[in-house]
Amino acid sequence: MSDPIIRIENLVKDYRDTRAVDHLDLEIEKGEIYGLLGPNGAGKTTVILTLLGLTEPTAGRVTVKGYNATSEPIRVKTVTSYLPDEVGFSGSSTGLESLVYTAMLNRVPREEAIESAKELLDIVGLGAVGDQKTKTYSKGMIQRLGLADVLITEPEIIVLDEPTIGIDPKGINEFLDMIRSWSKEQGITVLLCSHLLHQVQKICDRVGILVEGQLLAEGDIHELADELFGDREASITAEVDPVTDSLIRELKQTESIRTVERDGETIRIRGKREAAPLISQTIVRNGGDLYRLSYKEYGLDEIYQYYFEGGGVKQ
Ligand SMILES: Nc1ncnc2c1ncn2[C@@H]1O[C@H](COP(=O)(O)OP(=O)(O)OP(=O)(O)O)[C@@H](O)[C@H]1O
Repeated sequence: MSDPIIRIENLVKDYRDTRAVDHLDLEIEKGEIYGLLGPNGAGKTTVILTLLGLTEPTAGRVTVKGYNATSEPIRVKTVTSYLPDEVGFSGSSTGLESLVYTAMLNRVPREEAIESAKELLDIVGLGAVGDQKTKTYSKGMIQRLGLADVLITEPEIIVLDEPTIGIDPKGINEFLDMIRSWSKEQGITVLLCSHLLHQVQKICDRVGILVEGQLLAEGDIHELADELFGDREASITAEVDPVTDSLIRELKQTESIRTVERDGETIRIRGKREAAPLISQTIVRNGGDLYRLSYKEYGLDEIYQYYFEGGGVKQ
């Protein structure tokens, strides 16, 4: 595997008596979309600020494409673009003017800047309103313009802090799809920080769960679910016609099954994960037609509940 494009090593950040980041190790590969997921106050913004060289670590080290974020922040800035949770544009400029301004600040000649700005406005769905002043834009439109503003500098890495706050649900999906397809087409690395797990799940290749400055778990959603719930019982529901006494009896006698409940043509079963194929075989052997077999997989909702809603820190 190549060197990670973002490497956070043993990062500690204290604000007076608050430890915002607590011995954090994190690596992100080039082209990866990494979701840093954590409740308010978990330390996500502090990680971002350190990565951008905007705050100094108390201990540890962050490198971005090999540049030390603390001693070489300008170099980090040449490869990274940041979309904060509150994007600000001069309300008296149009969307197009705002993008051209950013591009020219990055030494892009005016004509080229106008061309790229128009292209990006189309991509983020603002092509028709590029000549309107940004003070007429909705929050969702401002966020889209923010994304275009981030992309116009042609960064290798984009860092997004709660990027969907204030966007309506339909707009959120479009916005996230846009980030994902842009990242995958252009090979751009994305670090997305959020407390909204469904959004993180939607676009991220890998997720890290940050609570009280510590990374409690990391992986893709299936790995996280496995790590947390792999040895738990599965919940399986079968819809069968007919449900006979002999079928119920046989299911109850199956070793990997703990409980069997009958409710009309529905059978609810709790047991080990590997019980599912045995259940369908047993139903067919007993002359039943199997209309539906559903298997409850543990996913992000359970992960979220486990960590953020009372499950607490995993030991
Ligand atoms: N400048 C600061 N001075 C003192 N304490 C701070 C400062 N910035 C952050 N903190 C504290 O550090 C901890 C982590 O904050 P941080 O903003 O990094 O978390 P976060 O996960 O981004 O949360 P949020 O989503 O609410 O912004 C919190 O307890 C916060 O109160």
